[in-house]
Amino acid sequence: MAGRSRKQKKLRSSSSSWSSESSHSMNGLHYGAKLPVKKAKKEFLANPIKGYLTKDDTNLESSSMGTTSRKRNPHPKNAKLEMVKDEPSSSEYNQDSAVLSKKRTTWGRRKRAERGRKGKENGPRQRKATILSWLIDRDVIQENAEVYVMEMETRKKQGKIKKEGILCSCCYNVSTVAEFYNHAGGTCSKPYDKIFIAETCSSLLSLMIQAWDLPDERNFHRFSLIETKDDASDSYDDACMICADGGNLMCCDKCSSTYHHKKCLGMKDVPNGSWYCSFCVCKFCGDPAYENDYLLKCSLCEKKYHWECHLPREPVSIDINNTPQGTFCDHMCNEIYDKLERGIIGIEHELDRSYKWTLLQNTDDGSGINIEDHYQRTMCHSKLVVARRLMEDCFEQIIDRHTRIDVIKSVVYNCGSNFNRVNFRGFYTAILEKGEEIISAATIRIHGTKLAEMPFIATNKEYRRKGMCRKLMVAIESALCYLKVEKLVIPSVTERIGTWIEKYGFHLIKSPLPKEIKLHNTLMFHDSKRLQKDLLPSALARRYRANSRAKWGFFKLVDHGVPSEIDENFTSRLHELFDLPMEQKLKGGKTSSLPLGYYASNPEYEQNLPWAEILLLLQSPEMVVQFAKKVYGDQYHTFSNAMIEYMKEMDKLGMTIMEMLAHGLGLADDFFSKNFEEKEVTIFRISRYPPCPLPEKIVGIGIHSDPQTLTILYQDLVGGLQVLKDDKQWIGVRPLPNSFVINIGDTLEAWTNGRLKGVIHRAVVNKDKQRLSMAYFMNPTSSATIECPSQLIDPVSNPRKYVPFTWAELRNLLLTTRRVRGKAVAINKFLISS
Ligand SMILES: O=C(O)CCC(=O)C(=O)O
Ligand SMILES: [Fe+2]
Repeated sequence: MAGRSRKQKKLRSSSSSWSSESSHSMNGLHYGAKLPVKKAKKEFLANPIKGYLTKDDTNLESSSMGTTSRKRNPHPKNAKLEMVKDEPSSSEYNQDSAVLSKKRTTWGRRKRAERGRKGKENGPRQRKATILSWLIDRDVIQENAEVYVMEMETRKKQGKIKKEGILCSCCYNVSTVAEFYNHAGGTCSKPYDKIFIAETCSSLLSLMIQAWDLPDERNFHRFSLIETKDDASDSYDDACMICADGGNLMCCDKCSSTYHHKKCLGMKDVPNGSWYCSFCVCKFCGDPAYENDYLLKCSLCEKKYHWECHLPREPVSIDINNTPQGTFCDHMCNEIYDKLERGIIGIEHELDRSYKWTLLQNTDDGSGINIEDHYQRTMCHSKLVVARRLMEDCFEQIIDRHTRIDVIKSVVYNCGSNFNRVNFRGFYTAILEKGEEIISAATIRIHGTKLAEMPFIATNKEYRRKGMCRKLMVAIESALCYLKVEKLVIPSVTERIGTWIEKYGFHLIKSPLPKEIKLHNTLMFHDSKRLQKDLLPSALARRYRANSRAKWGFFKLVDHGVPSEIDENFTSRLHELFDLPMEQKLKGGKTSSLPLGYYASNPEYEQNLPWAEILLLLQSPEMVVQFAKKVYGDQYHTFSNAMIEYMKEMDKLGMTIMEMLAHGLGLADDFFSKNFEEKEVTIFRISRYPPCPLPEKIVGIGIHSDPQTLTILYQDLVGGLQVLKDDKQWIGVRPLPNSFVINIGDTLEAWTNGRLKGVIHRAVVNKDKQRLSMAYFMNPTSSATIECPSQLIDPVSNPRKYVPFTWAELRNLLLTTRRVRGKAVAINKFLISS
């Protein structure tokens, strides 16, 4: 590079070329060895750029292939920075998006791609994703090999190995390894160590270790060393670390990383002096390591730091009896690592209906989390192989164009590399299992508390469209919340973006890119878009504050985490209920002694006759079952199960919102939520408003505010809810699919001394359409004291307005007092001025 100006030295014009100019090697593969263009093209076509896809549930499946043009830049060395805009995109990966799509480039042969896709979609059934199936495929075990259980030094049950499990010789049932072992009276928790092949007397566990160690398997687990040969003319990466696209790239003065300085880093110009990327500088002071010092690397987020810069921030006490496992840049990374190591990695977490999920990591070369237990480590590695095979069955191969690294394998086995962009250290693989079969798998990496990424998620073909992907997503998201990770980012091809947004609550990341993305190494594909989801109440709270409607006393919640199937199922059950003959509905009708149940009009509000059928119940599974039995007799389960499931979700969501509001107000996260113990007094009101011949004369529900703390309101897409703005104007709250409207109630207004405002609202009816709404009212515990914390009081601008009162006191008053212009006067009794 000698002789080039400073600016030129920093810039690298990357082509989309698969025939590179420099030569590197990695695990025996050559990175950009000097190949004549023709030869390189031949080699390239022998490893065609393949699309990849997973056909997942909830519409996350492949559509037609896209094409991307790739042009070589004929004069890379002379390229000017200004050319960036006009440069055709070039992808570093031979693929297009991390998640859920299949595309190919014009370089490949379209027909071949088409065949490839069909092969995956309609071709042979997916391999059974079990450990036994893997061992059989690798010839480590023969299918039908005789096995026996060894317990207390005696041989117990015998059986035969099958891909699905073990065929018992006494009952001829095929069961999982664990079930077979239990069936034989086994008592320990390590069945794979207690079942032996009759012919060789080897335990299944020892064969799993053997298979993991087979040379061609072991090869995949290695660190990917990308060597720069002496005659290398250019040892820099050809794709931007942030967007994975090529073009004119600014090079780091220390490592091989390159960036679009304007588009991706938001820099106006290339700096004149030396410039170091975020992987080469201390995360605290921003300086690189100079001659006589070095940077430590955080074992969790892989950020580098000077020991001295870290010290004053994080006073550490060293326990000499307990040598720390890793070095951490801050206590949050340390905490995440500890939680992962102690309670998450390699541990099966039970979910409903015999599903379980586990987070796995390759711990082999000391890079992953340490799993001390030998059995657990072997299980973890074996399941990783099975998950890798499942991913390979769902996606086509992704070979990194420059380093020739197999991306899926390297991500699943968290292989490190000296080349930052293909350094996949820190990845985990989350799996969803039913019995011992892996159904879905996703790869995730946690970059400290700010960010986690999930580039791949795949579901076994046989289980698609059954909500499996969602099940795994829910488990991953709860684990990330437990680890206090704020955001999850994913790359997505354009066709899938809608699904991620509508069904999974993600939103598009717009430029300028958030700092966390610029600072961390997140796997990206050149023509994908990044989406993100806020996971924690704190992150939600920021969005809430940003929502200007909040000052009107309500907001719409989209990233709520309530699976859409749950409300879809429950609303269908409700329509079935309301469609029943009146006679049958009235079997569950409210009575004068029990004012809960079904009724057909609501005379509580103002003069206009409300136009609704209502079901009013409490958050009490017993009461729901009692009601359903009255209406449906023996066939009550379908209704009561759906309602109980929905109410549980509402309770969970309510707590999260309470935490989010407390956080947003600067209070302890549990300030409100700890006061909601008496779940069974929570009121749940469902209204179905029939089409109304005189919609301008009759309301569905009259003008009112909700007296409780807040209401989680589901409304279908018909629309009819209106809120009163500035005490004078009714504004319709437009329904959004898969969202809730959160109404602030009078009690929360008092609790926050008016910082949160209760909203006056009503529901109008429609001439042609019926409308369904469900209001879940968050009632505090009877004895909860409603007293605004002093942090929210300002003696001058916001003096205390209410004396402390209990929810029970207000509730009793509500029964006996009236409303004035929709507001319950009951709460005014606690106003200090009165
Ligand atoms: O139907 C609606 O949208 C409003 C229902 C409501 O406000 C309530 O039940 O309190
Ligand atoms: Fe209401």
